[in-house]
Order: sequence, then C-alpha cells, then structure tokens
Amino acid sequence: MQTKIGIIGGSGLYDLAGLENAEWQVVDTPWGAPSDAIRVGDLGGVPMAFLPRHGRGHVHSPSTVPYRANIDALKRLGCTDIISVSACGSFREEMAPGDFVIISDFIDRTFARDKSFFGTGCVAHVSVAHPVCPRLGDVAEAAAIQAGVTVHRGGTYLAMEGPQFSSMAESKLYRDVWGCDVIGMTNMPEAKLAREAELCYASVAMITDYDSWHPDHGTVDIADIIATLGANSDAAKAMIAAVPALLGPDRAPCPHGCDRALEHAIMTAPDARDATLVAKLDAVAGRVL
Ligand SMILES: CSC[C@H]1O[C@H](OP(=O)(O)O)[C@H](O)[C@@H]1O
Ligand SMILES: Nc1ncnc2[nH]cnc12
Repeated sequence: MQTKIGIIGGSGLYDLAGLENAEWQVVDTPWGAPSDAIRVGDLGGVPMAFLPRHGRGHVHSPSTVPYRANIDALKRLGCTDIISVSACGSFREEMAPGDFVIISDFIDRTFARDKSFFGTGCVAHVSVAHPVCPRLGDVAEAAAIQAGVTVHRGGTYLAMEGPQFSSMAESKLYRDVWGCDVIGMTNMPEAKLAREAELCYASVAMITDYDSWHPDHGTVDIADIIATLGANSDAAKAMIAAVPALLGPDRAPCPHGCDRALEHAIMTAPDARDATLVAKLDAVAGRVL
C-alpha cells in the first residue's frame, strides 16, 4: 500500500509551501463540506494532502469545525496517516512556548460536537484506550528534531469546548488534579474520528502560552498567542517537510492496529442496518461493511 500523508493545520497554519504539483482540491463528503478545499501534491515522492482546520482566513470556530467531513475527506482522498498540528497552552514549566509536544493521550471535555460517524442503524464501538499511533508519533518526533525544534515525547491534551479560554480554577484543576500537560480546543473529536476511519493519527502540540496557571506569566492572552504563532508555524512547516522521507512511500500494516480498528467494532446486525447510514460510511468503513 502507498503512504499518503494527511496534515491538518491548526491556528496559524493555513497553507503548505513546497508541495510539487500542488493544487487545491474541493472534496465533497456525505457529512457536508470540509473546512476548506484540500491542498494536494507530492513531497519527496510521497503524496500529501493538507487541510487547514479552521479554513483559510480562520473561518470555523473550534465548535463548528466540520470534524467528520474533514476526516472523511482525507480518508476519501486515500490518506493512510494524519499528522495534526495544533496551537496549545502548556501546563508544564518545561513545555515552553515554541516547544512541540507529541501527544500521547487525551481527556475529552468537549460537548457540542458530533463525535462519531456511527449511530442509529449502524452502531460501532472502537477502542481509544491508546488514541494516537506510536509509529506515526515516532516519525513526528524525529521530524521535529530534524527541524531543530525542542520536542517533548508524550503528554496528555485536555480538549475543551471553548471558544473562551479556561478560568483560573479550571486551569489549575486540569494541571494540578487531572495531571494534564497541554490544553487545546480541537483534537477531540478529531482523534476519535480518525480511529473510526482506521487512520493512523498523531498530534503535535505547538506551545503558544502557559494558559492561566503560571504565577509569572499572567493569564492567557490572544495577543501573546498570535505573537508566538508565526514562529511556531515556520517550525511546523520545517517539521512537515521532514516527514515523507521518514515515513517512506510504502506503507506496511500499522503495527498498532490503527488501520484495523473497525475489525470487530460494528454491533448492528447486517439485516438491521440502515441503508442510508451505511451508504454514508462508504469511505470511512467500506472495508468492513
Ligand atoms: C488561537 S488560540 C485558540 C485556538 O487555537 C487552537 O486551535 P488549533 O487547535 O486548531 O491549533 C485552539 O484549539 C483554539 O481553537
Ligand atoms: N491556553 C489555551 N487554551 C485553549 N486552547 C489554546 N490554544 C492555544 N492556547 C490555548
């Protein structure tokens, strides 16, 4: 199987320079329109597909990002792997603005989003005990090192609904009681949907601020975040440029089973399935339906 790398760019990352034969491709999905057209092209002989999560011009809020359409569209284009790049606040002194964190786990506190491709008429339960792909995380870490970024391997990402930032009490709860390392508003349900779509998913948190817990840094401020985003997105582009050579053009089955997540997940009996929903699942779950 051929590798095709999907990149979801977060705040500050709206395009990917350096792709060969690049074009913006409009992709329609049964879940509606993705956040934007998708920039497709090749990098080092490996096909790539780049999707700005909030759309060019930052149109979608964290709650209105069309997460299902985004994941479906990348799957429909033939992506095997997704690297998500996101601006995040830090709960750890040593995870400083400008650093990258390869996320290892999530706590999902979002509540106003569609979180599954499945539902009435086709029920499925996938495991997200290990919500990211370690193989792809290895590649993202190595790429960040090659790009000269200070990178931390492992960290728990608190996904909040937003769009407002956390209160001081929430910030301290997530850090001191729940042991979270970073905070953002978008990686859930994105990671859960990537698992349902049997895609390897890795998340790279680009630290922009210390949220509101740090006694020496005041409370989170969007002006400070924007000031950090430019340098972070240049570093992210350098990291992404290193990914194709590290992942390679030929894709062996995922040793962690990401590409087989639906193997035993569908509960609804074949004769009880809703034909309309099954048709919508053609790209995401066609392999097992
Ligand atoms: C620009 S600050 C808040 C905004 O930035 C993050 O976006 P993304 O995860 O797409 O990089 C955060 O989740 C909020 O959406
Ligand atoms: N402190 C923070 N909280 C939530 N999302 C963020 N994105 C960047 N910084 C953030």
